[in-house]
Amino acid sequence: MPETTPTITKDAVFDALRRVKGPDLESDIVTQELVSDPIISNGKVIVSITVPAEAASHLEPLRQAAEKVLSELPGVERAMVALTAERRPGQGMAQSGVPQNAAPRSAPPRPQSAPQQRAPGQAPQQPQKAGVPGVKAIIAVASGKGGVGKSTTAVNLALGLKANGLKVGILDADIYGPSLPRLMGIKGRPESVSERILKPMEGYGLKVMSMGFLVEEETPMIWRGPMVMSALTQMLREVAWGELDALVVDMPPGTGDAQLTMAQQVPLAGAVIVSTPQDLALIDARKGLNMFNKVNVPVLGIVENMSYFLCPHCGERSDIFGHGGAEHEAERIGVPFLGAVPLHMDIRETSDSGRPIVASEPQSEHARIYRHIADAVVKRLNVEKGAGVRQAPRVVVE
Ligand SMILES: Nc1ncnc2c1ncn2[C@@H]1O[C@H](COP(=O)(O)OP(=O)(O)OP(=O)(O)O)[C@@H](O)[C@H]1O
Repeated sequence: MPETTPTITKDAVFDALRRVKGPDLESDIVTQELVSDPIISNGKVIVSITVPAEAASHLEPLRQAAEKVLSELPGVERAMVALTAERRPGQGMAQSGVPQNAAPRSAPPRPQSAPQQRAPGQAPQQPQKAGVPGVKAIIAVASGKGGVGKSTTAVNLALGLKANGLKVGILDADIYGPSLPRLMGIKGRPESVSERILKPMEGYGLKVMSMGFLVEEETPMIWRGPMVMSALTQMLREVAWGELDALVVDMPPGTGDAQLTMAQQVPLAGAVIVSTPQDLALIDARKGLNMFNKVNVPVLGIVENMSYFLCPHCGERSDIFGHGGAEHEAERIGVPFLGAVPLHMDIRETSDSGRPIVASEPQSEHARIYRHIADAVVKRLNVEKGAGVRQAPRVVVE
């Protein structure tokens, strides 16, 4: 092992991939402009390769070959290659009710993604990043680790955006452990509106989509990276979201490869990081920030959840976890602080019983806090994207 880790460059990645022949077996995948810009971070290299849909099911060896040449590069500890494919007309998740790769199969994965919108001669950079028609801004809600209240925050943020006058949808990207059906109290299966497009579910005025609506809870989820990506892009693009000012995406917890790939491939306008005040969670929140920085997604700010304890009986506030950690951290790293949500039984009970507090108790102090956070998110989005998102009318409930 060399003493200093060699730097991995984009050129080295492309050079290595020139050794892999494309699906036509004539020239290599780089010459054919099938390779996305690589994400290179801490010894990991992630790329996607665009392949024809009709050949996708046979191209697992190509994916493996690309991973092999990348993993042999000096300095690469882990290489991850995902196949993406243009879809043929008539292939879609509405046909089967589930994304095409939802069930584990013995056959190689058949990754699918959005149609490419590439001008002739243009390099295939981040191929899936075309926007979702009708959706003005996609906002990720992420956390560095599980259990910090990310999904509860995502749902109440979405409802806060709606309460502030926006048209809002929410997509559960936590494909391994979808929680939106429970948090939103929605059961049933989405209907199809056409051969390949599903109608989103609706709850509390939000359009909602989750893998939880499509796959039985007992179904084992032995997913592979490309399959997960495929399911996500299908939920993003093969759902009739209609006109939305904002689509909130509840990301899977953590900052691993899967999250990084998702952050890269979903056309995000910005990200909200949820953290608890404890030091450990904040270290994880920092990892979340770094992840979005790597893929050039603006971090709109940090929400401190379970920030302080409000006694349900006397209303007294106790800073049990040393409140203020996230705000201090946000200031230190130059990211806006969007607000602090207390640890409160009402938030837990409403969330766990499918009656999110912003909808079920709109006059409560907690609902007001979430609406303020939503307001701060919109302001930050407008700063980041110019006038891309309609400014919410101010709704102040005292
Ligand atoms: N501010 C809060 N006060 C009280 N309970 C809360 C608060 N926020 C979240 N919870 C509760 O904490 C638990 C975890 O919340 P949630 O499922 O939203 O977390 P998560 O970070 O999305 O978790 P996962 O890692 O499973 O995705 C739930 O029971 C939820 O009701």
